[in-house]
Amino acid sequence: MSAALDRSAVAAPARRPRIVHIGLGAFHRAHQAWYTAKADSEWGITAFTGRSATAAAALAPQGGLYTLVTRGSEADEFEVVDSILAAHDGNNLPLLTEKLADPATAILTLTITEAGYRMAAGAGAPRLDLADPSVAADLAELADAYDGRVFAPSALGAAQLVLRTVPARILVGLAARRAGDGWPLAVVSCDNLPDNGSVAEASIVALAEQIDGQLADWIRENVSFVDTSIDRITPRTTDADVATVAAATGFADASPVVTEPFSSWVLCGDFPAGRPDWEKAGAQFVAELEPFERRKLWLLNGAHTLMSFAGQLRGHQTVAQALADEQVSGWVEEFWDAAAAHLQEPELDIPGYRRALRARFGNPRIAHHLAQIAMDGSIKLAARALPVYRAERDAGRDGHAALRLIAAWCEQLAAQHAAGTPIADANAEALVAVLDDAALEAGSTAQSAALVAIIDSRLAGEAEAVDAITALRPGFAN
Ligand SMILES: NC(=O)c1ccc[n+]([C@@H]2O[C@H](COP(=O)([O-])OP(=O)(O)OC[C@H]3O[C@@H](n4cnc5c(N)ncnc54)[C@H](O)[C@@H]3O)[C@@H](O)[C@H]2O)c1
Ligand SMILES: O=P(O)(O)OC[C@@H](O)[C@@H](O)[C@H](O)[C@H](O)CO
Repeated sequence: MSAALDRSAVAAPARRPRIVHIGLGAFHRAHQAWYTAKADSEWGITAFTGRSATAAAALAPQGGLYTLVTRGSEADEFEVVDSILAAHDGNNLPLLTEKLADPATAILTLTITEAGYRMAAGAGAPRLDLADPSVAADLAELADAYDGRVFAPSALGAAQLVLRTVPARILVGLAARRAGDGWPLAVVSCDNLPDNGSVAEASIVALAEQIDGQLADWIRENVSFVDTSIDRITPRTTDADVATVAAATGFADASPVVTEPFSSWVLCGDFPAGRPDWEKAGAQFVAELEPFERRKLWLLNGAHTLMSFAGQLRGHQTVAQALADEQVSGWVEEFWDAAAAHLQEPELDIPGYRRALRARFGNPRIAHHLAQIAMDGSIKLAARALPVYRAERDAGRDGHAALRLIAAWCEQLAAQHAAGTPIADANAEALVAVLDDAALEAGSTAQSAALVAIIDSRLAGEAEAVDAITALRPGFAN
């Protein structure tokens, strides 16, 4: 029989809760929590889920401990990670507020997915989508609860303030911090989107502006929003992974995490209240993040996005299977060639990065499911296909390699809809409305334009691009 995981199983260093995390998914536990555990014996994490309470319910009985399985192409390595000190339901707003207001808290990290920031689609500076129904509902709740300094603590105690979005919950915590000791804080977004720190800032400050300009000013002056490029392929844990851990370690871990050996964390920004020595675990602090960010988002995430749609259309389930398909592999290389033409900084070592990516994607022992990666395509394509397309056009080329990502997305949506499979996308309602519209024939230019408009209205108005996308759409059949 397997033993329960408890803190007697680890060295139990004297960690103090100094980091709050929101979005207790697999990636946080393979990445930021692992860096913290490796780098420092004093910093600990109080983790909150992003939406449902499920991850906290699994982790809380284990005191936040879990097994990290590092899955190489030949074998697995197992370690118990001890940096998460407590795991809570993110809907517990009073507790989240208390932790964010606590002077001991120096850092808030986030992995809430791209959709979690509630940004409006389209080019230009990141902008909160004030028309999003959840944002609008939260703003109404916030306005009702605000007493000029904090969001009605008595109502909080009675759980009367129910907020749907993470930025709104953070705002409640920041107001309480300001009203208390007013100590500064670093907010570190670890989601795959360009300028992730600026996006987090734009989202939270825009909410604050709607409530109280002075609160918004306090946030601008006292909260540092750190930009990061984060990288470690971490698929969803399966029942087989749980069984593997029990057999190999003897621990009945209800919530292990499987990840790859490679890991990278590049950060740019200030930590006014201190931070762990994450460099000891390999993190890099740089003055300019953008080249690293573009390399990772375009080459890794762009290729993942392409494979997630094109691979599924060709009957594959995992990244490794898709890459083994010569046709898909050729499209990935073509997209990488287009992107690489705009990644010229020598320190980026694009040939080496591409070689390493091929090996990582091809790891036969990591089953990274294309359906998981394909989620929220309407939000991701704007940051992965569009910049490469625009750069190619500026260089006098047609940009078809980047448009292929969008064509594959249109086709995959149409195929899923025809099969009656629900569309896992934050804009699913708008996408389904287009796919249901009898006036927009399947595969037609008009349908492509209507789908593209959900990603980027400017691109939808460019006839040459929409025609090219429409022409590419039938090309994914096996
Ligand atoms: N898994 C990876 O390989 C990987 C690598 C690099 C970066 N990331 C980033 O981390 C994010 C999370 O990945 P994961 O593997 O942990 O996924 P996961 O499915 O295990 O966890 C997702 C987390 O985000 C929360 N969430 C989802 N949608 C949300 C929303 N609309 N608002 C608030 N919270 C929401 C969930 O509650 C959960 O806590 C990704 O979206 C990506 O931006 C993941
Ligand atoms: O949801 P996404 O597209 O942001 O991410 C899905 C995967 O591409 C992603 O999780 C990668 O595995 C990760 O970015 C590797 O570091």
